Amino acid sequence: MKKKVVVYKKLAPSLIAELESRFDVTAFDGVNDGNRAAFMAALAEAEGMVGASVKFDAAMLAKAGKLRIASTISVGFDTFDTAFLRQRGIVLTHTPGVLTETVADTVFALILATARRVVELAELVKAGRWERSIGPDLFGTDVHDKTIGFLGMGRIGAAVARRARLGFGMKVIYHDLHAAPSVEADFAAVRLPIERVLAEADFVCALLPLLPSTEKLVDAAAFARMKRSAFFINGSRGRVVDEAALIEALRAGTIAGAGLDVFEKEPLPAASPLLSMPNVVALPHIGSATHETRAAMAETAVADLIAGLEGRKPAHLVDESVWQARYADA
Ligand SMILES: O=C(O)C(=O)[C@@H](O)[C@H](O)[C@H](O)CO
Repeated sequence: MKKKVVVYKKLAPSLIAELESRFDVTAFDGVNDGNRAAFMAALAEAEGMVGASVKFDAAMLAKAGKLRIASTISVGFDTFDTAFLRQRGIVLTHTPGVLTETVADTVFALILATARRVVELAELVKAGRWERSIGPDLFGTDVHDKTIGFLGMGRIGAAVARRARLGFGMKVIYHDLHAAPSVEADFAAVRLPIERVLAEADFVCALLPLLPSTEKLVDAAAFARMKRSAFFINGSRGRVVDEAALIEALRAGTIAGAGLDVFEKEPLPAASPLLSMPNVVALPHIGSATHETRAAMAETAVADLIAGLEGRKPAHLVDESVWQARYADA
């Protein structure tokens, strides 16, 4: 009897075929009110699932009584109740690495677009309002040779630091619970307490996983430490920021602007004050959204799902101990 697998994100036909050649597959292009009941019915019988952008809390996971492995097509896994998964011995895999350079490109696009007012001025030209050569009221701010500060220095932080240092001659400072010796050696990065990163950076980049310890880490006190000429960039998760405090800091001119790819609530409500601020560049969570990278992410997740269901250790485990506890001697 073939193992049952649920797919909850649109996958390339070749990946579906690869799964169907091994498993009894039920595929959904996403989960919405229209198909939630069918999805939950399939999930109740599934030993494996693969997809993205669906929140799996304990209540939902409790209904997946046969589930052995979940593969998320994302590097972040804050949509899962990982404590519940560990308790039930359900293996979770994610897709680190394959998206690092693409997300780093997105973060740098936000830095350049925000500092040089690219969206605002492109809209001015598009609206036919370019009547004279641009004056100081529409000038931007240099990016090269400035100081970029990181809250979180993981794979994506390192890739942004490389672009900043080697491409733009920027001074790199960072705050992280762990030192990043290679970033320090290769890009002259300096590890500092968070207060100094906030106070000394011209661009503060949040590249943190969403954890209980990082929820609303960037709050009013953090914005108050930043230079009034500094920009806040978020390429990680909206909830690492107190968004109301960010809006107030922008309104009050406590900081100069913000480049955001992620928000407390996604999609960002059209009524958000952030959308009426000219010094805010807001993107629809496109960090990894290129054809090449999303394809690579899906391939990585499917490969890990297949490996796990066939008893081979997946390459991108979120929590190695769950695999060890359940399958190490299999
Ligand atoms: O990988 C992540 O953690 C992301 O945020 C994006 O690359 C995903 O596409 C997104 O999570 C899918 O919902």
